[in-house]
Amino acid sequence: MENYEMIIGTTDFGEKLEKISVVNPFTQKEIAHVPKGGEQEAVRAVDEAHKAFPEWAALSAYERSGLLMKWHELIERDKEDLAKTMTLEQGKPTKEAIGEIEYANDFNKWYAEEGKRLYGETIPATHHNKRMIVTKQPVGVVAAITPWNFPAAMITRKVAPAIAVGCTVVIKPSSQTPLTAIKLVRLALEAGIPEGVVNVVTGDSKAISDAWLEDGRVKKITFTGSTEVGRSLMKKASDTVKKVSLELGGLAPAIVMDDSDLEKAADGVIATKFRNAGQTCVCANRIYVQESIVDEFTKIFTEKVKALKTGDGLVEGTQIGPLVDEKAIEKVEKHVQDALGKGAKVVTGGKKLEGLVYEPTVLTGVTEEMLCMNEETFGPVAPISTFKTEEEAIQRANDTIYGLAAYLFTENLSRGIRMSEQLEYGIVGLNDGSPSSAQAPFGGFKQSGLGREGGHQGIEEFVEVKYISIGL
Ligand SMILES: NC(=O)C1=CN([C@@H]2O[C@H](COP(=O)(O)OP(=O)(O)OC[C@H]3O[C@@H](n4cnc5c(N)ncnc54)[C@H](O)[C@@H]3O)[C@@H](O)[C@H]2O)C=CC1
Ligand SMILES: O=C(O)[C@H](O)CS(=O)(=O)O
Repeated sequence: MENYEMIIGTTDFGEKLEKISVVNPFTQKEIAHVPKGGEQEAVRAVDEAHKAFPEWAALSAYERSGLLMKWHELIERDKEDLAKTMTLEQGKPTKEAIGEIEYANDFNKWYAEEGKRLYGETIPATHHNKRMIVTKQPVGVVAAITPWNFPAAMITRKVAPAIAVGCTVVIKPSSQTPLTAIKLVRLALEAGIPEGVVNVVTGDSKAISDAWLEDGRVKKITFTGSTEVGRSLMKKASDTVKKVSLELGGLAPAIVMDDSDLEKAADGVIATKFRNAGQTCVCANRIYVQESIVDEFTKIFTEKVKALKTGDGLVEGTQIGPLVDEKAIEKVEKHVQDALGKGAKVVTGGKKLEGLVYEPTVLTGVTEEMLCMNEETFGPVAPISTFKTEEEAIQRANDTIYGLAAYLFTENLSRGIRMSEQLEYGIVGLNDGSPSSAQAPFGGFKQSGLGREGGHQGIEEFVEVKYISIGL
């Protein structure tokens, strides 16, 4: 079994520590183990990042860009191996894992360029004997805490902008999917990104994050994961007034209007609902279909759902792999049973298959008091609820504490723009089930997060703005 160590400064670290098992969700077999680090390793990583910061920040944006692009090249070189590792530890089909590695690498390429466009400004002074300039400087050491569902993209979506502007980073990946993160940072070192610029600590998430939150040298926490954990990190970060970026949970509505192209709408809802077996924060969790077309839409949609191939993510052609663990299966089953108990009907699916795979499921007759309409299901279950009017659809879609992504299908452009503007979400897919991309800002309204990742906005999260007033 391959041995993985943490990367703190130089190379492998932590071989003497207790180990954490990394398990293949489909076979439930141990595939590797990583050290169970804690406070001491967390502090050591900040020591290394703090030490590396001055020299890394002193490089030009062009020098850092060149190293980011070398990292990009090595990730591209090892794409197949990285994808296989991701499938083994997280379960997503290898074809989807390849897609995630490419998406993750897009952030490296995008921020290798954005770092060169971090413009300042001059401001006309009131008095002739003054000059006013505004510059941007890297915040310093950044702590990144990432989830299991996108083991590569959630790493580079934070690390790429941070190091492009001159920050250094300490990362705590999910203990369920640490291997991809370790492999990515090994490649960063191979690319010539200096030791200490990017570090990976594996282990006790609470002990590690508490150490980083209490450490005055850590200037920024960037977190992707559940809203519950995000809230607790934000509270603790206030003790040292740390900058915080949060990408949290979502409860995405997908609205299908009576003037939509039903084939296009069904394809779009499939794309958002069943990506990563429904385990993304932007998956459609609630599907609202206008009453007059619900039977026709459900027929078209269900045929497509039935055609989805389930199984081991390593097997060619698999489209729906296993959920990440037993707890995830239990939550999905709880949502399905709750809906059935309150009057919903199963049109297809509704069963747990081998290897933690849950059958792609379509429910109809869904109503607002069901759990699947109020909690993230984080699984391949599509609950269909009907509505009468545009106003009702907007009101129900917005009636949640979440505001990450929403989807709307209509062929009427004015209606599409009007409704997109009324949806209280940071991301709207208008006739598009796959909006996420490196060049666009990703983030939520309300309790789905703070700040944006991706796009030119994503780089601003890692800089301080400095105003220099010059007396002549
Ligand atoms: N908005 C977004 O971009 C995303 C949101 N999510 C949300 O996260 C959840 C699923 O991902 P999970 O990894 O299970 O979320 P999670 O919040 O349990 O874990 C996320 C990360 O935080 C760490 N963590 C867990 N408890 C912690 C604590 N008390 N203190 C410090 N760190 C802690 C975990 O080890 C992991 O590295 C879902 O709610 C999903 O919607 C997940 C991915 C992306
Ligand atoms: O973790 C997630 O769910 C991702 O943020 C979704 S995406 O950026 O890959 O669309």
